[in-house]
Amino acid sequence: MYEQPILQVKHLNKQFGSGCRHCTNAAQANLIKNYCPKCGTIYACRNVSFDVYPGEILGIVGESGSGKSTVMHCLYFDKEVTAGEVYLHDPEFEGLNLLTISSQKKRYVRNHKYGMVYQNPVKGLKMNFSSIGNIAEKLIAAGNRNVTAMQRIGQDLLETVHIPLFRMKEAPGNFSGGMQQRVQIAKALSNQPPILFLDEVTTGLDLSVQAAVIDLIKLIQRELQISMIVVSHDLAVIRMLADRTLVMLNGEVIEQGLTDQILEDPAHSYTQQLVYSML
Ligand SMILES: Nc1ncnc2c1ncn2[C@@H]1O[C@H](COP(=O)(O)OP(=O)(O)OP(=O)(O)O)[C@@H](O)[C@H]1O
Repeated sequence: MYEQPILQVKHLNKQFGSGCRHCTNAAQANLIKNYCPKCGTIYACRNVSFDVYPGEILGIVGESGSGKSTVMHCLYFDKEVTAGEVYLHDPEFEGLNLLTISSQKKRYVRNHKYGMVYQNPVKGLKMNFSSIGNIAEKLIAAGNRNVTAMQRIGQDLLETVHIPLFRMKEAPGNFSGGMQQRVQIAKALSNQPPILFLDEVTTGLDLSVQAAVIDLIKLIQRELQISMIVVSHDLAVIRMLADRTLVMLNGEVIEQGLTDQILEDPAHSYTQQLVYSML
């Protein structure tokens, strides 16, 4: 279906703690879930590898603590990795491991190549700026200076995410949870990034608002052909959105494949439980 991945993630590892003799052996057989009982080191993600193809939505599903957000935050440079490689197929970064580039270049990648929508809108938005001001902030960070152009881009984006323009000067702090997520999505899209990260964006919203946010994500993917990585503990959300899915447990990817295939024929016993609990 696709030629070349736009993003390649290889052997991503993130641990909290320095490890000990008990847990640093190759098999890590002494861990309890993702945790070393001797030294307390947490292996939040272990040897996680996957590709993301142009225009696809890749889902990452797993229970709380399985390491989904850690993967996403490492990719977005919010957390420093312990080890791993990430390659973006883009003329500016071809062949460079993004995890080892300078912090200035990382900032450039965040501002131009990636968009992020956090579970908690407080992390992604300035709650005391206006909604259009939030979008302008991201545009300015990417080097834009033309106020008229930024206003036009901001208004177009707010319309795309169905925020009425008469509310564009209002701070997102006044908005409902679903509206805040829409403003975050608009902000994340402002520099037309080829890759969008969405971390539990529907969690905590009521069902009808969840459905509207999911429809919006699907619309954006259809119209902009952007690649997305969507993290959720909820397989029903992943089923609605993702073309392919990774299943994580205790920091490891235990299964990956086409979402339909995983739902129809889950191989791992944990995935089977997830699928059956959805029925
Ligand atoms: N800053 C930190 N310090 C220590 N441990 C951490 C830190 N951040 C995450 N962890 C641990 O890493 C593991 C993975 O956490 P992570 O947040 O990635 O899981 P998750 O699957 O996204 O779960 P949730 O959906 O509940 O956030 C957990 O055991 C968590 O306690």
